[in-house]
Amino acid sequence: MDGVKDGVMDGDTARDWRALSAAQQPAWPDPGALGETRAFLRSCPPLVYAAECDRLTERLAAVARGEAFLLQAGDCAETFDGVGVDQIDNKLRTILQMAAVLTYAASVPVVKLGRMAGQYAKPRSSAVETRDGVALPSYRGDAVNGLAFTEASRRPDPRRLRQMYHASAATLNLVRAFTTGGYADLRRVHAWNRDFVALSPAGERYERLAREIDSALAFMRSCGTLPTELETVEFYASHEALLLDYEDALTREDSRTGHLYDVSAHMVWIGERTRRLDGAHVAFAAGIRNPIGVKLGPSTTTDDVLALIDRLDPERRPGRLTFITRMGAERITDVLPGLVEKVTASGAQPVWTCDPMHGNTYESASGFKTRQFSRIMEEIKGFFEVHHQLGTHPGGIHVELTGDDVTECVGGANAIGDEDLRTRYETACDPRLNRSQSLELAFLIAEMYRARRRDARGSARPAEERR
Ligand SMILES: O=C[C@H](O)[C@H](O)COP(=O)(O)O
Ligand SMILES: C=C(OP(=O)(O)O)C(=O)O
Repeated sequence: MDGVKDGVMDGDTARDWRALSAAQQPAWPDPGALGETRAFLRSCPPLVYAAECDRLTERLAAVARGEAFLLQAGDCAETFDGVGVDQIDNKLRTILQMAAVLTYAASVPVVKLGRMAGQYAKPRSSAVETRDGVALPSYRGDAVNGLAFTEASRRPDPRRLRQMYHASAATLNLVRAFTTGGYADLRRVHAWNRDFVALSPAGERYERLAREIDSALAFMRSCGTLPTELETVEFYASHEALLLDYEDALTREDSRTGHLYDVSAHMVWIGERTRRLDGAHVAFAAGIRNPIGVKLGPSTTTDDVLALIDRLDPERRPGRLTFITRMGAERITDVLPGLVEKVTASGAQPVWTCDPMHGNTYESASGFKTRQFSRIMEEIKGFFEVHHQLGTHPGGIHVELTGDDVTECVGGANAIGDEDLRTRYETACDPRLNRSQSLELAFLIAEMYRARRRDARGSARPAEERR
């Protein structure tokens, strides 16, 4: 592989993290099978290349400077059964459609980063799930155990890590084919958006924006300057680096530089439940060169954030660190300003992005874990407001979505209600936006940009003109 030596991990950084406590790891029942799986993974070809990870770091540096926007999106928990052309195609299309709207609205390039091709492991609030008096290990993602509520299915099986590798490889292969083979041409993506606007109950509201994008594309075409880049899309893969046995076995030394890269994904992130400074996940991430995300929940302190920066990005490398805040609609405007102010004052310039999903989960009256579309939008608005007030860049959004027509989150233009949840509740873990809710979210963010521009123009006009 270009510049990367295979199978050299289990060196220094591996020793570093193994000495520390690793939260949320499965109780693998068979150490022999785990050892064999790790040996197999160490012999596998990388899923991504070090140079691609570096390119993503550069793109994220542009986001941190306010010159680009990050759209990170995909499943809560990918499943091995979900590795089908239609499901991957639908998800990818949805992300590309959102990106097209956001690019036009934000007037900057959108960095497209899937929660895809590796999002097979989940941290859980409880190690055990109880149903009708029967207690079994919680489902921790297809990489660990099965969703079916039986003893056999819920037993962690390290051989599943091989399947995780193969499912990730198959997904990435398809994504690469779709995004470079002409299928993702911007004109085609915009035509899909046109269909959405025509069919959505809120379509009229989005019609004007869709027409403006039509005109922009027509203008570029008539100038004869429609660049060939519109036919291909740069798309990156990310997942939570939760299962350290897997991530470590897929870490390789880049022979160009001697740096270690986790070649399971371009970017990996550390979750809210595993970001302890003295924990194994932070130590592992500190040892690799990929861009790193860290989830920040509402209990995050300024000291936590400053210490994470020192530990994960001591060189202050532009694009290295992305803070994914997930405060909840109620807390965002209280908690975020202090963190952003102190980080900015320290001279660090991470990417700030908003996960409006994880702080807004609740159980519906009908007994389903759900999220309300309006609360999701509220958190995004709060995030933008905080950054605008502080003069910092609201760098992006991080959302759980599917391209399928599920009913998992309530609200949106199709007014999914509590009683609708049972119709197509298909997630293996947390509730996702469906295709139409995802596109609506992108159009609503576009409206926020438009309103802000209008306000800025208004306040720039001389006072007598505004009167
Ligand atoms: O996606 C995030 C977590 O894995 C998920 O929210 C945990 O869900 P739980 O609280 O039902 O365990
Ligand atoms: C577990 C997740 O989120 P968090 O760590 O923010 O709870 C996730 O994004 O899948």
